[in-house]
Amino acid sequence: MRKKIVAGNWKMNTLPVEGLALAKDVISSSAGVPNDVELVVIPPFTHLNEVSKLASGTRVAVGAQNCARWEKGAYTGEVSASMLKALGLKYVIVGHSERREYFGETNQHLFEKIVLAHKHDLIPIFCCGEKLQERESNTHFDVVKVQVEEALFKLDESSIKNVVIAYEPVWAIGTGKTATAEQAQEMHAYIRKLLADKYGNDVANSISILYGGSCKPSNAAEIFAKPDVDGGLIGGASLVASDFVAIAKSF
Ligand SMILES: O=C(CO)COP(=O)(O)O
Repeated sequence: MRKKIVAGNWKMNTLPVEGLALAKDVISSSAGVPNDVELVVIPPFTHLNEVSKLASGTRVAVGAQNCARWEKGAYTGEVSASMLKALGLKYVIVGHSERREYFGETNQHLFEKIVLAHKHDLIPIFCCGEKLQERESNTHFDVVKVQVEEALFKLDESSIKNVVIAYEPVWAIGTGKTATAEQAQEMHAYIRKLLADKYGNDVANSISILYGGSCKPSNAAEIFAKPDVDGGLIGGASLVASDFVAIAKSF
């Protein structure tokens, strides 16, 4: 059965010392989280070495927010998948809508990143989701279909099984406007159907699909109760350890 995951994307927040304190808080308060829920913290690059050492041997896994689409070389400012793996990380976010929007990342770029993440034994958390205008014009299913097909469907069966998908409607990110549990379920079921049509039911049922967008302790339980929602990718609420852990306890 697929894994339940609650991952905290800290984005460009916290100084290293603050991030270390936050990670410590998450680790020390994680005891009541059900054993079958994996907790993941995803700090900025500058914190990863220290946070990874701190989390080593605990139940909290660590991920990065991005990786380069090149293996290595003259790409000033980039961080490679192999460097992340060398720090002991397990996950890397690929294709967050903020990366698509501000850094021009395309689905082809994201495919290249996923291939490199896999090559270096990292699990990509692939983000997809429509903008407000796309939902209002009722094209949200088409938009997500293209994102999933272009970035993921060149992967073979053994590779796709090693991808986590996060559905993050852009209109719900940082806005306080959460998708309803029904809207999340509807899109998650749609994504799983796309996967089933391409790779078969067994593969589709083995892939975790997380919801992201204004997820908080007050709404997590209702969203996580839906059959195709396997957890959350949490932004703002992951910056407060008690809120993040409370979300993970909502399962
Ligand atoms: O973008 C997100 C996680 O990657 C969601 O952010 P918020 O939880 O702050 O809406």
